Amino acid sequence: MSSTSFLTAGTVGKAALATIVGLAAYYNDRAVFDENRKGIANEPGYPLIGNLPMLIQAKDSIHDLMLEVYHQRQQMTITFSILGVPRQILTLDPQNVEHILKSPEFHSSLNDLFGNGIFNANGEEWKFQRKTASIIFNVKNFRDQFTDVFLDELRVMKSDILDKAVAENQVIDFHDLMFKFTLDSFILLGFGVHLNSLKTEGKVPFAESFDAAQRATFQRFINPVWPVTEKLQKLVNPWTKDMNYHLKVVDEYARGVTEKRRKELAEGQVHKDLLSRFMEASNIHGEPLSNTELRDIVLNFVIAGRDTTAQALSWCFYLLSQHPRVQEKLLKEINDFVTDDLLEDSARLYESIKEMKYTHAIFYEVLRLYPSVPLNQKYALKDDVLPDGTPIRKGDYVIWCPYAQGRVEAIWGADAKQFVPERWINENGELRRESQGKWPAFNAGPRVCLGQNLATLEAIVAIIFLVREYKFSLAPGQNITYDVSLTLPMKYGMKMHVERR
Ligand code: HEM
Repeated sequence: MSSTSFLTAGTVGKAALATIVGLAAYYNDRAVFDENRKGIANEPGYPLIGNLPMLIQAKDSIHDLMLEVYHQRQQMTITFSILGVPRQILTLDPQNVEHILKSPEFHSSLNDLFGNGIFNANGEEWKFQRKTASIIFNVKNFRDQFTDVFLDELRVMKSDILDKAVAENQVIDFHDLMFKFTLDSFILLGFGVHLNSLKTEGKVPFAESFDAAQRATFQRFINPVWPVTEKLQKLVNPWTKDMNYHLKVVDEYARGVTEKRRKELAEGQVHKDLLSRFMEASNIHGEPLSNTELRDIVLNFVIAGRDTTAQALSWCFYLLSQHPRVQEKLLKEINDFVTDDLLEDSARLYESIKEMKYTHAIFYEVLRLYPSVPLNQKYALKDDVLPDGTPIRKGDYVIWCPYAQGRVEAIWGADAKQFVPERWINENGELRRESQGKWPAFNAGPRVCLGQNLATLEAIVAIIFLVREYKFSLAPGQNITYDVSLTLPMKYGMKMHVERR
């Protein structure tokens, strides 16, 4: 290289350095080219990269980070500036959350995740799916069909797993058990077939692939270079079952069930599950739904219901094991309302459940502290102002965090971090209704969870059945904590001892 090119390279290098130093001095607390927003608390970060290190550092406890930021700043609405990411605005203010959930000007950002099912659908397609599915979530089905499905699966859990664990003094993985229970129940409600994962040691192939595909989907969601990472994994270990393999297993299962059902319906058989309901309906173009459309629709319901309900039940039994006072009070309510013969008569059981206020209160309190969807976001389709006066610009991402919100004293009182189901019961002994902005566990507005009543019924039937028969206690030496995901799984599962009452 000649001395002139050395000089040129040196000059360019110095100029670049000077530019970076200049930019770092100007953008000294935020991502480069971001402006500090007026009318909102800006969370200070590092020069040029903003709050990126804070997020990376807290990647395993992101929901607690949201709470910590609130405690440090004492502000319900805060904005983050992160290099390479659109503007993020976190709000824990119930009025803001309600506004975001109910306003059509904010759109879901989860769109790539769930094929062509209800989560992904918008406009007329969404209305069609929501309306068709709503038909099966009626009182008659709840009373006459769903309660029976849950009880049947609980009986399998009792005979095949729990009684054996008691007899052999084995420790069970309660979290895993709840996932099997809700998977079997929702496959039965959705597709009308028995998956029998509760009866199978280890995982049935459908469940293994369904779980692996969900995990890979989440990894793709958080890892922008997933095509490279997945190819590398395949190179390092060519025998790894990849996403394509797992999708094929799930697809073949759903396709097999669908084709069998088409034949049965053609022969005049009557089925009441979600699959048959959608098979009998025409799509928005007036045509019957294809097998792929049916697969996406029904699997979306399984995805929506399985993990969320299994996690809520797991956190519920964790909290009960830590709060004997609550467990005693619960057992008393169960014994007051539920007799052996009631468990054989699901219509009467369903009526009694409606009266069991304390059991409902426990379920709501569990979801306040451990909401199955702990963190969520939407982006603004146009400029807006939140109820607390925060200005929002088109393209901003607004984040709300039910996990953090449930633990804020200014919202729930001095005992916000404690497990106190009594807060859900008013002075007349009735269940207290909180606004959806204050308790957004099931979302709000037009896209409120369609399965709220079903999830509540399944959880309460399971709580009644299990607490009546067994005493569960936490095996010592475990770290019970969450894994960061779209929902709130337990990171290392939950091992429990089980005894008969
Ligand atoms: C404890 C259990 C559950 C919780 C905490 C829960 C929570 C939620 C939340 C927060 C959303 C909004 C997600 C978003 O748009 O970002 C949602 C949507 C939805 N949930 Fe649930 N869910 C539960 C159980 C169920 C069950 C059992 C079903 C049905 C089998 C179900 C069906 C749905 C459907 C279909 C949607 C999409 C609604 C739409 O976009 O119109 N969920 N749920």
